[in-house]
Amino acid sequence: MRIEDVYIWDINAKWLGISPVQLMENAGAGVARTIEERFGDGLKIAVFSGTGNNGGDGFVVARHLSFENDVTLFLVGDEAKIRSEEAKHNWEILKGLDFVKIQVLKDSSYIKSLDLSGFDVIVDALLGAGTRGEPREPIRSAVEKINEYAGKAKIVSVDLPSGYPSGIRVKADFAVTFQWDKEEYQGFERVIAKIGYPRELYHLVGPGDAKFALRKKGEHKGQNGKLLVIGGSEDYFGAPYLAAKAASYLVDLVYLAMPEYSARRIGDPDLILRPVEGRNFTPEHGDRVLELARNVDAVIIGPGIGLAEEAKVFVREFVKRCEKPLVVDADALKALVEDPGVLKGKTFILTPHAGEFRILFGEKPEGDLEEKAKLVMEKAKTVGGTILLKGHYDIISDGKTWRYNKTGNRGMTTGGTGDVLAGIVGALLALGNSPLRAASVGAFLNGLAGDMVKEETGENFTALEVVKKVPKAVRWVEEF
Ligand SMILES: NC(=O)C1=CN([C@@H]2O[C@H](COP(=O)(O)OP(=O)(O)OC[C@H]3O[C@@H](n4cnc5c(N)ncnc54)[C@H](O)[C@@H]3O)[C@@H](O)[C@H]2O)[C@H](O)CC1
Ligand SMILES: [K+]
Repeated sequence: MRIEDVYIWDINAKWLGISPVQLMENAGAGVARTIEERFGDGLKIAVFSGTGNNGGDGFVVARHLSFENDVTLFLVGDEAKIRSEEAKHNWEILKGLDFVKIQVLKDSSYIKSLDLSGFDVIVDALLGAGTRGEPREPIRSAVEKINEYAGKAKIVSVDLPSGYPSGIRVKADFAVTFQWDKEEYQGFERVIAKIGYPRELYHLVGPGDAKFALRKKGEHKGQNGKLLVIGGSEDYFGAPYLAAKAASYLVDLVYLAMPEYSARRIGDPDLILRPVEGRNFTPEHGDRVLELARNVDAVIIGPGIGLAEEAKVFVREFVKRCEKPLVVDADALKALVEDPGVLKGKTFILTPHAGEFRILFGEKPEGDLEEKAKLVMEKAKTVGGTILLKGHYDIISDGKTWRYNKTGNRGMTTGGTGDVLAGIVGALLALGNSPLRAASVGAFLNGLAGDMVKEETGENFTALEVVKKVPKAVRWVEEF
């Protein structure tokens, strides 16, 4: 687990109704319990808090320990700078208490002159996971002050020794870090305190994942993704259109390669049409379409491409030669059944529903969520790519881990929503996301857009209406 995961988990926890105040309470309580277990009670304790959430944890620690200890809270910095609602909430509680002494320290020279002798335990809640660079004043003086007492008082850091990873950091006896150890944390002793995340958070896709997947990459045209959609046939033109249109809300440029016969019916200025001759894709189109793929960040192949023999051969040859991250959807999946070997060494996402999954892998996903997930994970590992199994709960795996998505509703059984999903997933891939994240967040956004349509119109809607809600779904995520 990395620090980034913590921010994602906290947002997803909030989505599940677990408020940041609850998490902070559990974090502070965990630190206080650890201190009591190690050092007993009846002690004189100093808690140093900064104005971020690490400091907020410190406010909770001070309150919990005040029950059976003599506690002084030093706020280092300006009270007005206490940022988050949860930290403010705990600060207000603390200010109303008579048995916790509070001192606000804004002035570095005053901090340098502090005398901390007599304190048995010093709790360091100055800076946590939000630290950037070396500690600045007046935090820096507080770090140096605490370090004067290393070896004399017990020093316990909240989450990490303040100042870490820079060299100017608190010399802690140990740190109490939350829920799980972080990959970034090294070179100091850590105790883990659980803070009340349910197991769902390992697997459930939520707005936290989506926020990270949607981060803008640059300010110039083309820096925020270029995508090629390959699809359509004599039988279908709507499917590749839906995929391309959905993607066009998320990336800078969408190219749509289609047989000329069906491309004629599309006149959408948001998309760049790249027709190929004839009624279906054939192996002769390979060079031209590969040329188009060279110019983009990711490729979707399959929506509406049909099951004509020549189209299937085209799909296999294209996939074999394509160097870009790929989403393989719909009939293109069936084309691969005859030679899945063409996927070898590629970066790709397969997006089957249960029926296509069975045709591809010879097994039907059955049983409860974990049983199905195990099967998806096993098959993803075998093919060496990412699988997004569409269903009531979508299940996504890259062969190493698995996620599931719960957004969406019964109305989404309408034709074309799978194409919309492929479009969103392809766009997220073109934005530079890992296949696992692109597929997970794609399922989440597609379902969310569908839920927004349902809220307005009920369960009888069409795929194009889902497409049109994509920007609203994105805004919801950004504002969450
Ligand atoms: N899920 C969890 O693990 C939870 C952890 N909690 C605690 O929250 C902190 C992270 O909080 P955050 O507010 O993001 O960051 P900080 O407290 O580290 O403070 C950022 C604060 O400090 C300023 N700042 C940044 N760098 C410096 C610097 N070099 N010098 C001076 N000041 C700096 C910045 O401007 C911000 O204002 C985590 O560590 C946990 O302790 C939650 O309470 C529960 C969930
Ligand atoms: K700290």
